[in-house]
Amino acid sequence: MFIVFEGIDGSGKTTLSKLLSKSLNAFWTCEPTNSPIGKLIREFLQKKVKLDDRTLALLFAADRVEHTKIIKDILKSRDVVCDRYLYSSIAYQSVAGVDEDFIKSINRYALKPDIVFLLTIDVDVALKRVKGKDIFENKSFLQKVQEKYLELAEEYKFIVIDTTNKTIDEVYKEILEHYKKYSNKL
Ligand SMILES: Nc1ncnc2c1ncn2[C@@H]1O[C@H](COP(=O)(O)OP(=O)(O)OP(=O)(O)O)[C@@H](O)[C@H]1O
Ligand SMILES: Cc1cn([C@H]2C[C@H](O)[C@@H](COP(=O)(O)O)O2)c(=O)[nH]c1=O
Repeated sequence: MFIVFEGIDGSGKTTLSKLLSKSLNAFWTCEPTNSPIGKLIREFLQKKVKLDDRTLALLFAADRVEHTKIIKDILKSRDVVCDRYLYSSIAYQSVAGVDEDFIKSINRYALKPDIVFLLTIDVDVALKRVKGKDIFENKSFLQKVQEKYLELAEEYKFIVIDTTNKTIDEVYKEILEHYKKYSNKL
């Protein structure tokens, strides 16, 4: 099974995806990856290099092509839990002004996840958690990204978990309940 966690910066994806992956004995991975492409992306996110928004979209898509090959291989023997995937590109890069059809087109070889958990949160709370140092970590941008994610949730049938005022434990229990319901239907 291929499970993806999405949400704005500071929504709790890394924490919750790692918890789920541990209890499923799944392989945990994330995007951007630690590949040379992922490293260049991180330099952009940390404002160390400047790139056109379309170049950034292409870099995320290229990082994902390489990542998807690894994910497909691991899926032959194990479940995979991924912290961010294709929908991060559709949400963030489209809010940054890149044409959505272009983003979808350059990501056409991405895998379709079995489950996507979208963690939503009050943007001010999220920003306090992440300290707002990275390029996308500002209130008006993340507000728009969260709205875009909610549109995508309808289109792609994500499981939306509102994490506002919930402890990590409470959010995790909700995720496990959804996961159990989903896997019982298989
Ligand atoms: N429900 C929660 N209640 C309180 N603190 C939380 C909750 N979820 C996560 N945190 C804390 O918030 C911080 C950010 O969480 P985390 O790194 O999991 O978010 P993220 O969505 O992966 O962020 P980013 O996208 O920036 O990597 C961590 O210190 C984590 O312990
Ligand atoms: C995969 C992906 C990520 N992003 C953005 C979202 C975040 O601001 C950063 C990644 O930071 P994290 O703390 O490691 O989650 O990159 C994006 O804009 N597009 C993407 O495809």
